[in-house]
Amino acid sequence: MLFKPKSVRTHFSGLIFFQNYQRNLWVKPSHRYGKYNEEDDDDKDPKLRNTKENQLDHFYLYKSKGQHLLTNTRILDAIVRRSNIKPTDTVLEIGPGTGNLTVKLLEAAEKVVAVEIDKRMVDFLHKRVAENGLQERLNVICKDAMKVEFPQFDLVVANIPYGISSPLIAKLVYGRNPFRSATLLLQKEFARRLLAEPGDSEFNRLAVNVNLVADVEFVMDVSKREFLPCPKVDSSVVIIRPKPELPDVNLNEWRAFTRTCFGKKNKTLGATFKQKKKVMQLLKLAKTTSLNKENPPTGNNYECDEYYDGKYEDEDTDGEECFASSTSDLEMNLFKEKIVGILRKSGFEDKRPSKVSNEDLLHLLSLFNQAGIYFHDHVKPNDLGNANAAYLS
Ligand SMILES: C[S@@+](CC[C@H](N)C(=O)[O-])C[C@H]1O[C@@H](n2cnc3c(N)ncnc32)[C@H](O)[C@@H]1O
Repeated sequence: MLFKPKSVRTHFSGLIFFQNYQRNLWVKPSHRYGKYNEEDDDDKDPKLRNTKENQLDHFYLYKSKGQHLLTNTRILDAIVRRSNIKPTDTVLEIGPGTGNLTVKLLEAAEKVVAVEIDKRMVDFLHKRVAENGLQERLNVICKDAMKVEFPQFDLVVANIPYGISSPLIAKLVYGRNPFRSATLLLQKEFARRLLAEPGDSEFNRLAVNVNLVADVEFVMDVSKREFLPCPKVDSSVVIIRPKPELPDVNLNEWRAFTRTCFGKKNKTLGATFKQKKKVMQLLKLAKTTSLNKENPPTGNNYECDEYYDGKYEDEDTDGEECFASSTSDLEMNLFKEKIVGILRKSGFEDKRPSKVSNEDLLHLLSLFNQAGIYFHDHVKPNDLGNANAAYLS
C-alpha cells in the first residue's frame, strides 16, 4: 500500500451532529490529521457509519478533494440571498458535500442539480434531503464536475473545491450552457486575481480571459474559521455574470493569443514577440493557416478545444526542429520585422500585458490576424473529445 503525501486528510473523529429541524450542521471540531491509508479512500469505508440519529462517526474529510465544509448559517444564507434565485430556477451546485448549502438552495429554487465526486457525501446528502422532504427537487450526479456534461441550469451557486477553480470557471463561461450567474466561494487570492484590472499587480491572463465574456462582482470575504476543517487560506464570494453580448473573436485564437502575451507578464510585448522560438512558431502557424484558407479562423467560436488533465500543454513544439531547418534566416527575419512593425505602429511594443485593457488586446489581435498572423493551430484536428474546460492562467 502506497503512502500518498498529497492525500493527507482530515480524520474527523469527533461527532458531527446533524440537526434536521434547524437544517444546520453542527460540528464538534475534534478532528485530527491522519496518515493516508488507501483502504479508507474507498466508498465502502468500514469506519463510515450512519447512526439512526444521522450522526456521523469517523467521517473522513479529504484534503485532496477540497473537503472544507462551510458551517456558518449566516454566511450560507447570505450566499443564497445574494444569488437572487427565483422559485422557477434550476440551480447547479458543484460539490454539495454534506448539503449545508444544498438544503438552503432547495428552499429557494425549483430544482437543484448537484455534482459531487465523493459517493459518501452523495449518500449523506440523499438522506439529509429526504429527511427534509425535498428529495423530489434534487438531482445528484456522482461524478467529477470536470468530466461530466452539465444539464441545463439557470444559475450556479457553490462552495467549490478550490483545486478546480480555474478549469471550472472556464467550463462555465466558455461552455455551451447559457446561464444567468455563478455565485462562487473561491480562495481569496484567486478571487482577487479574477477581480483584478489592468495596472493592478494581480492583473493576469485569468482576469483577461474571464472578463472577455463575463463580469465579476465581489460579494464578501469569508474567514477560514467558518469552515470545517479550517483550511489554510481565507475565501471570498464572487458573482460571475456572462455578458449579454460577446465580442466577435474566435475564442481559441483569443486564448492562444493571451497565452502568448502573458507568458511572461512583466516583459514588454515587444520582448515577448521578438523571441526566436515565438517568431518561428508564429511563422509555422501563418504558413499552415494560409494553406488552409477554406477554414479561416474568424467569428465567434465558443467550442473549447483545450483540455483538462491537471496540466496545460502550452506550446505545440512538434516538428519545430524540422521546420527550423527548412526556414531560412531571411524568411525568419522578414517575419519578425512584420510582427515588430505591427507592435510598433500600434504603440504596443513597449507595453506590458498587465497594463493593457481587453479592448486594446482585441485590437492588437485583429491587427495580427489581418496581417495573416495567427496564434491557434486552426488546422489541428479537434481530437480531444468532449472535454471543454481550459486552464485560464
Ligand atoms: C469545499 S467542499 C464544499 C462542501 C459544501 N458545499 C459546503 O459548503 O459545506 C467541496 C466539495 O466538492 C467535492 N468535490 C471535490 N472535487 C470535486 C469534483 N472534481 N467534482 C465534483 N465535486 C468535487 C468534495 O467532495 C466536497 O464535497
